[in-house]
Amino acid sequence: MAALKHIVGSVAVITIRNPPVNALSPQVQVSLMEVLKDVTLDPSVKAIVLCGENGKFSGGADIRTFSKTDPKTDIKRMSLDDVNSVAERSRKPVVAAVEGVALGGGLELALACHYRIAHVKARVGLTEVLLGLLPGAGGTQRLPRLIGVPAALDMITTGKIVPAPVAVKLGIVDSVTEGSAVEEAIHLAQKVVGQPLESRRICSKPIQCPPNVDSLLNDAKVKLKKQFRGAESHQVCVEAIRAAVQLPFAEGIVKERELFLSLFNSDQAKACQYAFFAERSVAKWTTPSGANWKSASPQTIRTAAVIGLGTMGQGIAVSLAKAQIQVIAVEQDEQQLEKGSKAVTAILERETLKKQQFELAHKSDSFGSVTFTLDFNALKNADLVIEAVYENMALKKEIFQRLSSICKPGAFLCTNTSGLDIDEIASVTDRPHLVIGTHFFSPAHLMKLLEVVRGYHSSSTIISTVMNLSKVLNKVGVVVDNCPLFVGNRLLLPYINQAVFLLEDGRTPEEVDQVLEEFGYAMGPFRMSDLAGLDIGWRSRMEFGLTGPKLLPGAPVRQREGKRYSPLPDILCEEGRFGQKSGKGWYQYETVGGRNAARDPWVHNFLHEYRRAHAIKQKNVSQGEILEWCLYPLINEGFKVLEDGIASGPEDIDVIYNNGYGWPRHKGGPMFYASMIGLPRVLVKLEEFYKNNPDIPSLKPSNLLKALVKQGSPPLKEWRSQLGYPNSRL
Ligand SMILES: CCCCCCCCCCCCC/C=C/C(=O)SCCNC(=O)CCNC(=O)[C@H](O)C(C)(C)COP(=O)(O)OP(=O)(O)OC[C@H]1O[C@@H](n2cnc3c(N)ncnc32)[C@H](O)[C@@H]1OP(=O)(O)O
Repeated sequence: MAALKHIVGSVAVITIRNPPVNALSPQVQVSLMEVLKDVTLDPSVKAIVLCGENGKFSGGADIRTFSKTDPKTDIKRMSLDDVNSVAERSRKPVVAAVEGVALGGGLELALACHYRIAHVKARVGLTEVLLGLLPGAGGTQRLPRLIGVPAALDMITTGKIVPAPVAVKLGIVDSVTEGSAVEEAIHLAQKVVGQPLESRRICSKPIQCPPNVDSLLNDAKVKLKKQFRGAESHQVCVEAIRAAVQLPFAEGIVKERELFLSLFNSDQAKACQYAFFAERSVAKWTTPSGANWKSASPQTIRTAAVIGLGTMGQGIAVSLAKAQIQVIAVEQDEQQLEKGSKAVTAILERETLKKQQFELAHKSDSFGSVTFTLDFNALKNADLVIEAVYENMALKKEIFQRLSSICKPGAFLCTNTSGLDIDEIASVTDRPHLVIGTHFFSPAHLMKLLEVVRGYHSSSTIISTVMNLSKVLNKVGVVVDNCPLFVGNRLLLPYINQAVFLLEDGRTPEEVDQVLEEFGYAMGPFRMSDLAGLDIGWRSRMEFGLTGPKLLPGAPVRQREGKRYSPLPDILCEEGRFGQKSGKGWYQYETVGGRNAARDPWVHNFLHEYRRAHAIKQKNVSQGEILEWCLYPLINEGFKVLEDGIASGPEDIDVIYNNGYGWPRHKGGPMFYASMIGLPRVLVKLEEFYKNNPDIPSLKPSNLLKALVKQGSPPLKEWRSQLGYPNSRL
């Protein structure tokens, strides 16, 4: 870990070396400072170029060192801000050669240089907000001075990463090159030797403020509050930019430091940084047979097929095409094919427009083509097939049997299911080792999560191919084992049930949703159910004989097999209330397919009548209790999933929840949240709930939770080793 120097003529080239992403650890910062001071004093050096080793400028400050840093004691230590000051004040021109990435502190360092040259494929951004922080090395003071307040506000508060051509248009970098950015930077450095530098120092630039800057900042706070419910860093970023607007540079830097320290070491920052590393850790999957991400050989997918062009199939086809994969989309009849192809084409057009706007019409790789057909034989050349028909085991098996005979040997067969048995589907094929579950989330072209459900026979090649594909599709893949509902939906079930029980006991959908949305969920359970479609769960309950024609005669209305059951969602479906798609569900919508949920007097009246008919007494439940009542059974199920070896660690569950279920990232994920509030608290409340509701089995504390509490509640990162997961099948 160091900053290395070599001399080219009169130019000193300083290279940041800290693989894999040249993170600016405290050692690198110290080394950078020493080398910078050294070359500024060296009379033979006339200009300086800053770059990163292996074609990466820098991935920013070293996040791994944050948890070991105590701001109280380390406050006097030299920091990146000091390095930036030295670079900016240098009387010799300093040119940043940005290759690969310049993110967070990496871009802040580049902003302190007098010139910035970027490779055309480089990407830059101030991503700190996503780690629960703010750009604390002058970024909030320099970027608004460089590119104006509105553009800087957008970048800093969202953590957006932009490609180099956009960075040039915004004015973040001076020029892009298709050749070597380092060579170009050396060339520029030689050219500008002796030229005045004052106008190149961003700290000296006056800030250009739009006339309505106060309302711009206030409106941004309101918008961000809605977009990132309960997250502090986005709000604090706005305050740092306000400081840039109101204060001279030096005072702004002091304010920025104060605000940075208010976030540093906060629970939210810890949660966001945990979420960052959890996402990286799930990529490193292993199986009980010893196969793992390192030893497996993923295959490249050039042509993929999608069977079924319903909502899921459409999104999957778009997702593949966006990743430049050639897509063959198959439907069973003309009408469905036409409907599906129109929808896919429309989404692709919208996505093309978005891409062009984002890349500011810079020439970019086009999407893969999508061919629409009724002919199953067209699948014979596909490298990988994703079946996305509706959840019906018989239909899926029929399709997989056909695929066996049509697809080329070695073609991978995936089923998009949210909970059906992968092994049963694989059993009808000639290649169970090449069958896997790919549980996409709707809308599949936008949602980040891909649950990769490993069947008993799934080979390491198919696991690694699909995990690799998830990265190509810009998604986060998580390998889980095969069990009913897999991981995500298995945890969701008790959460939704608990929310519905609250309605029986006297609460309204609005009250329950409000509590969960204040907690940070993008949508509470009822708004989310309306969006997903109430009929999906209803059909599956009918399939399992919990309601509908298969329900045994004489079954009590509010019990199934001695357990508490609420028929409320079934009754809504019987009334044709499927959620947004029918214009009414737990809420009413402005139109069929409308998005704006409004209180529905029909629902309130219906709930009132239902409670009266069943003589249910209203219970007084505080907001805090609503939260614990809904979340703790979800967390408890997470522990049961770990106990059963269905997920390989708490990080896997958290990544699934952060990326697929709207869990607020600044709360880290359900398992991380449990570790933060304290496992004893979760256990005590579950015990109390279960004692009062013995007919709700999901409230019965899991053995793993009890064992961890007995062991003194070790930190989350020790859960795996402490318990050894004797049952783990992963
Ligand atoms: C005064 C006293 C107060 C205390 C002061 C404390 C220090 C304060 C310093 C001042 C700081 C000023 C503010 C600056 C803050 C920051 O810069 S925060 C960091 C901002 N950077 C980012 O958000 C980038 C994060 N990384 C990425 O987005 C991606 O990793 C990538 C760089 C785009 C590369 O992607 P990819 O090629 O897909 O590889 P990955 O698998 O994601 O990563 C490879 C490995 O690298 C690890 N890693 C990545 N970035 C960092 C990092 N910044 N720090 C440490 N480690 C990083 C990543 O975890 C991978 O490793 P493994 O997990 O081991 O696989």
